[in-house]
Amino acid sequence: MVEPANTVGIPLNHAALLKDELDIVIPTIRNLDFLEMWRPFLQPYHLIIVQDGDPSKTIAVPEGFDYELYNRNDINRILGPKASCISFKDSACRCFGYMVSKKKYIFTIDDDCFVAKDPSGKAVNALEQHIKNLLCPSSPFFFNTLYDPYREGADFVRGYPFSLREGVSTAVSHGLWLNIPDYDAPTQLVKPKERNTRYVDAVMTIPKGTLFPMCGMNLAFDRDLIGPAMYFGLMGDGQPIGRYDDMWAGWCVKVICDHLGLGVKTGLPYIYHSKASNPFVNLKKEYKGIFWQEDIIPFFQSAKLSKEAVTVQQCYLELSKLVKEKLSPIDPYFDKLADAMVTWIEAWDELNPATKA
Ligand SMILES: O=c1ccn([C@@H]2O[C@H](COP(=O)(O)OP(=O)(O)O[C@H]3OC[C@H](O)[C@H](O)[C@H]3O)[C@@H](O)[C@H]2O)c(=O)[nH]1
Ligand SMILES: [Mn+2]
Repeated sequence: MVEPANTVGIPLNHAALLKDELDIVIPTIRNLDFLEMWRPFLQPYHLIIVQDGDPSKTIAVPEGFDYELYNRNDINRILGPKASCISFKDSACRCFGYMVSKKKYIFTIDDDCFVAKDPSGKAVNALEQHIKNLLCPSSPFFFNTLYDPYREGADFVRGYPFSLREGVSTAVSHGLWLNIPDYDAPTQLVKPKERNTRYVDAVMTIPKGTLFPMCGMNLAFDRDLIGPAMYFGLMGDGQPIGRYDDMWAGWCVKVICDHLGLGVKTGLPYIYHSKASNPFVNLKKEYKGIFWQEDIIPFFQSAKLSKEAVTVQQCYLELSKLVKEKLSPIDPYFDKLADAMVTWIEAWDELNPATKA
């Protein structure tokens, strides 16, 4: 049986790393009491809360946290017609927080994710581990069998080319989950009682040319390196699928990271995911995605970006053209999604003029 950590009595982390260079983005439809458990680790940081659903509802934020909160009215006011690219009634709305942030780093976490315990029983400061992952290089061009070579007590193994040991900048740190794993609805239905109790003490770079299913539950990234590609695709209200927002972003991000020579890591840190969402509701949301992805994955595996695409925005706009050309025949949704990808970049550049290509 795995349990969340008890963080009562842990002193506030006054020496919080990157305190003024990192925003924490939380999509929510609930009160944010879960922050109480994270207080020692997260209170020094600025929160960007993206309130989904009914904007007239008041979201309670525990005392002492520094935050800005955006509801649907705010998103519409700030983006005007471009707000159409931000999902409604789906956690995909969180990407609005990435866009309005002015910081170099983002950590995004769901409001049903708590502090995990490592095998020694120690509370896991997930944000601290994400920061370590992001500040350390990645090794996407050759797999190190002793996992993260830059970690204390590890290194590159024999046979690892010295020419590759400098590594590349890390754009994404993808954390994992104890207790409720991020399973798709069919798996949830078949294994309703399965809990993840396995704490694997490893961080790995996902090799170049390999895609992965990115979960937005416990995720950090370098906004300057890859922010414009972190569009959580059109889901929720009025859309034919849900729960593929982070997956879509992850596939676009990985193709672009591979093209630009950036690294994506997965593994530590773990959070404790407390709530299984309803598998039947999830099945309805995921249904089309489950068979569309059999075409989507080969599309991303074969997607080629031009050598002229040297910024994330240029890569992303090339990807959106390929989506329109190659995926729209599957369903008109992809035509709409390709357009939304362009709108996202326009909105991003409008709110972040300095990053315009
Ligand atoms: O309409 C909504 C529903 C939820 N949220 C917020 O999104 C976070 C995730 O919601 P929840 O924990 O209820 O769903 P899960 O099934 O566990 O979410 C996983 O799968 C879907 C996504 O990929 C998500 O990232 C995964 O964690 C939570 O903070 C809700 O408050 C929302 O904003 N709008
Ligand atoms: Mn959840």
